[in-house]
Amino acid sequence: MSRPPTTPSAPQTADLVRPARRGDLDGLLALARAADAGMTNLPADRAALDDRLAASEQALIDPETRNAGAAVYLVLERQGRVIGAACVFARIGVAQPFYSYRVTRLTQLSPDLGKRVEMSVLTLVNDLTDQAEVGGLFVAPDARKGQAGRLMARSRYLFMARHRDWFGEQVIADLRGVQDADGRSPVWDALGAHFYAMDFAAADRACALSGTRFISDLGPKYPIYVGLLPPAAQAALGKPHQDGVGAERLLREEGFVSDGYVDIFDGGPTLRARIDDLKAIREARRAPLAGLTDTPTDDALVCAGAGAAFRVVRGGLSAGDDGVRAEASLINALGLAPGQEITHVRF
Ligand SMILES: CC(C)(COP(=O)(O)OP(=O)(O)OC[C@H]1O[C@@H](n2cnc3c(N)ncnc32)[C@H](O)[C@@H]1OP(=O)(O)O)[C@@H](O)C(=O)NCCC(=O)NCCSC(=O)CCC(=O)O
Repeated sequence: MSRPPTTPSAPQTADLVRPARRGDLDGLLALARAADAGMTNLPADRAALDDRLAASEQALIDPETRNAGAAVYLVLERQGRVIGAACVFARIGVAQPFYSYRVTRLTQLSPDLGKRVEMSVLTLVNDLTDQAEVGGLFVAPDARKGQAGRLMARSRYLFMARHRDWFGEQVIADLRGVQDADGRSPVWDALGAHFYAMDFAAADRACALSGTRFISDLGPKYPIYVGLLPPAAQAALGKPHQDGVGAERLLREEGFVSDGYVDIFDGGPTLRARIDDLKAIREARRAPLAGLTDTPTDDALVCAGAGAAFRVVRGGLSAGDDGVRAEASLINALGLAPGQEITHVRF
């Protein structure tokens, strides 16, 4: 989607997306505390978050760490404040099994009675093992609805494009499911509560802090007929939390689709895409920086560097025969030098 070019003389410092560092702990903790339960990848627990930041730094330099299921966290920095977060897992389900419910349709016919009955059935599976995952997309409430979410979300795909060999073929995103006004999940109350003997927040914490083993220990051993669940739980299956509607929109815009998997705790939709088919990755181009322009023609996301030095900034670009020309604020924010190779995509 094309958006109006930013003015070359925009006075404020550009928003910058970069990999998180241990020093971002306080900023990320403040974001995590602003989120309700269910943001599994942004635990509001100092020690757990610090462990994730340490693992993220390690994942940037060590293939074993990222292949063992550590996420790389990216943060969005605005004038020194962390206002957004998101993460990318190169592989899920390796160190800890990754469970989903697969939703299948079952049709039964009785020729004797002339009846045909269709039912949906939930089966606990770990079909999505080994795929990449994007998650933990969060923007501070006071910074929402100004494209920060789109900037964060798309920066992750540029990160994947820039480190393409870290990832396999497919990527998933698990959206938070529906909660009522009291923060209760109708799907959890109808299903998980019976199996795991704890409340939703405790199960969510257990996943974030102790891993997923308890799901196979205690989870359902037989398929579950959706028609037997209370109407509120049936209605919530496969629907996102109201705060995640924007996240779902961003995922679908990029090419993610739902194909029959839902989250085992809150029934939120799991969306999937082929990495090479994601819009940002399909349309991303690499080019050398040819120089400066005062009259950019494209509003673009531009990234440079790799690993801990990976950076993304939104700004104005013009394509030329000898490479791309960028506006001054973008060159300054990314610390670019002439001839340096950048990856860019229309915002
Ligand atoms: C989802 C985000 C990050 C979106 O942030 P922003 O509002 O800054 O996004 P944006 O770029 O300004 O907007 C992106 C598009 O979504 C639309 N949009 C934004 N919020 C909306 C809402 N509540 N209802 C309906 N539409 C909404 C905007 O109009 C815009 O579309 P147009 O430009 O076309 O008008 C935020 O709302 C948030 O932090 N929510 C709470 C946390 C959350 O639930 N995160 C998802 C968890 S699930 C997860 O993390 C996995 C998925 C993932 O990681 O991608």
